[in-house]
Amino acid sequence: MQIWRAVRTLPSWTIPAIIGVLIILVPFLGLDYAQVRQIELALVLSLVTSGLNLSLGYAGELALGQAAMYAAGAYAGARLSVSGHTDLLLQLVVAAAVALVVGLVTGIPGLRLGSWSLAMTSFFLILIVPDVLSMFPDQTGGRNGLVGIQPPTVFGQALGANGLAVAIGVVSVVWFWVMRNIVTSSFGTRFRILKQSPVLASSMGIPVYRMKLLAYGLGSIPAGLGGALFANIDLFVAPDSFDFHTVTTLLAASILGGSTSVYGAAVGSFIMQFGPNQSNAFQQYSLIFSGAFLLVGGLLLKGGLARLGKLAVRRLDQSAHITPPDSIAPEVLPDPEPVAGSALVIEGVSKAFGGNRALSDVTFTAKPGHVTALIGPNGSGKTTLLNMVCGFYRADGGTISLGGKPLPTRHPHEVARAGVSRTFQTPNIPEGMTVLEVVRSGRSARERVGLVPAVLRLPSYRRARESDRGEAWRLLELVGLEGHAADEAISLPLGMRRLLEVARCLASGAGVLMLDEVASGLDEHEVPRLTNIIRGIRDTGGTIVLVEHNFELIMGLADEVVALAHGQVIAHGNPSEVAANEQVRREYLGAAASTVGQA
Ligand SMILES: Nc1ncnc2c1ncn2[C@@H]1O[C@H](COP(=O)(O)OP(=O)(O)OP(=O)(O)O)[C@@H](O)[C@H]1O
Repeated sequence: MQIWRAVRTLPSWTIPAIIGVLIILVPFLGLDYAQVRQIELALVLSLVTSGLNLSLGYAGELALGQAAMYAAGAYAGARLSVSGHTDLLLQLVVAAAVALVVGLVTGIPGLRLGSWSLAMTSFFLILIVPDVLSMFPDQTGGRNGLVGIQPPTVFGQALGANGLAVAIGVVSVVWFWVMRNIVTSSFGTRFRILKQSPVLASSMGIPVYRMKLLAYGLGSIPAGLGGALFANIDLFVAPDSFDFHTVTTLLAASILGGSTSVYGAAVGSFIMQFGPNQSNAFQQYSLIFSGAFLLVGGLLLKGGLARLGKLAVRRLDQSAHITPPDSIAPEVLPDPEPVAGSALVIEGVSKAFGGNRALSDVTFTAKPGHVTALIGPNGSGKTTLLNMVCGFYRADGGTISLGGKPLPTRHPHEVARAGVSRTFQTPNIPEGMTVLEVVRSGRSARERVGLVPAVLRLPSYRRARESDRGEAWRLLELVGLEGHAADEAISLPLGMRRLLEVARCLASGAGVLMLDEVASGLDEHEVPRLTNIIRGIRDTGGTIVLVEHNFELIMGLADEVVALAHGQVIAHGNPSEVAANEQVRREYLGAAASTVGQA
């Protein structure tokens, strides 16, 4: 255990850095030519697989186009070399750009159409690669492959066999460093939220289409780099290096190593390259073998080998009593920022689903510094109204405005960015995130740091990360979850997950909070805490819309109550007025009316 404790005191990059140095020094480790070539091919496979992990594993896009981008990179590099441009740096830049273009050209329509479209377009892209290549035999060598690739150079100097191996090692190490920095930044968090639920992502201010395209586009870059390097290993490229066998190998490597993992891509790729790819029988029955690997990785080994590794680290940490970094509070917590609410004006809003009129001519205003409760029996239209404010449904008639301006209704993420945040009737918490990460992810709507500062870990990125961490801790303390900061969020009990959603909403800094049945499932200690939090937000000027069935809570907390039935406003006023309303008592309070009336 002492050795483990010593290992854990090292910075987290130490072990990857040591492995990275060994990879760069491969040609000097006394291995023979065949072994070095296998390692080079495994590194190329790792690069392409890591792109798949980014788009499939992290962002959850079922897209297999990596093999086509790999082909695009390989032929771009090979063509440059054949025409006398042997500089490897130039080839890498051009190959990455060409792969990116192929990724964007297929990704834009595929992602725009949504659903299975990207899976289908990328699948057909792979099927047509050999045909496209054979359509231009003069440039690609057709089905026989392209010969005449010259040995690579860098700045006019021949690289030689060792130089190429070092170059492949350097490119792989640099890319894996970039990839690690992407997925551990808020971009990685946003990809994972997107994978969990596009509805959650957009309600947090994350532009779904743009983020999906970013993941797909970024994933094409290592595929292009891998392609250019591959062309320089054997100085030959042919269409059968990019066929369905390659796709299944990539998928198997991704799932076996762990598709939601940075280094899992390399582990899976090395296993595939040094195991099945060595065997002639595998080459012959590749689909069957890769299918078996997919089953092992997907069914028996959920999360792949990377998950086993993470579990082992967690066990060792527990045995050695090592405190998880997420459970250490910052020394200084920021002061609470006032919540700047705006008036949310709903005017004559109607919505029908087919013949079912969910909302008819609904009008009310949720004022800043007020709690406006929305009550009504099941099916009266409360959640539909929330979804319309948040931009998920278009109104058939009427207007919704915030602070005097119409709410942007084209994309739900724009509503979130305009300052509206919500919780869900069933808490929507992504898998695989700690409680602290979930609260921090609430800052997505006010993201200030771009991809380049995040990848390069520039001071602006570090400052934003520290401030997000401080704010997330403050909010965890506010909702009483600071003792669970490092726990897996999804495994918290229902009441705590509801409070966690409230903290995530508050992290967004939104002026309007829409809380959907937030008190249901809370215990007798959590309800008063929630009540105090809501009062606190109201008192600093926040606009709160509370959809609730707990009438006692409404009586104690709401400034105004809007009662809906059959999609229409049947009463509107202060809590006692609405509770005394005859129609409300009949339609909603029912048997409980007499009790409420006496209270
Ligand atoms: N996407 C949809 N497609 C078709 N009908 C829908 C859709 N969403 C809601 N409805 C219908 O609209 C009406 C209002 O539903 P809504 O979920 O808004 O009610 P609610 O007041 O939130 O109910 P609850 O308290 O049970 O959540 C219901 O008749 C429901 O069946």
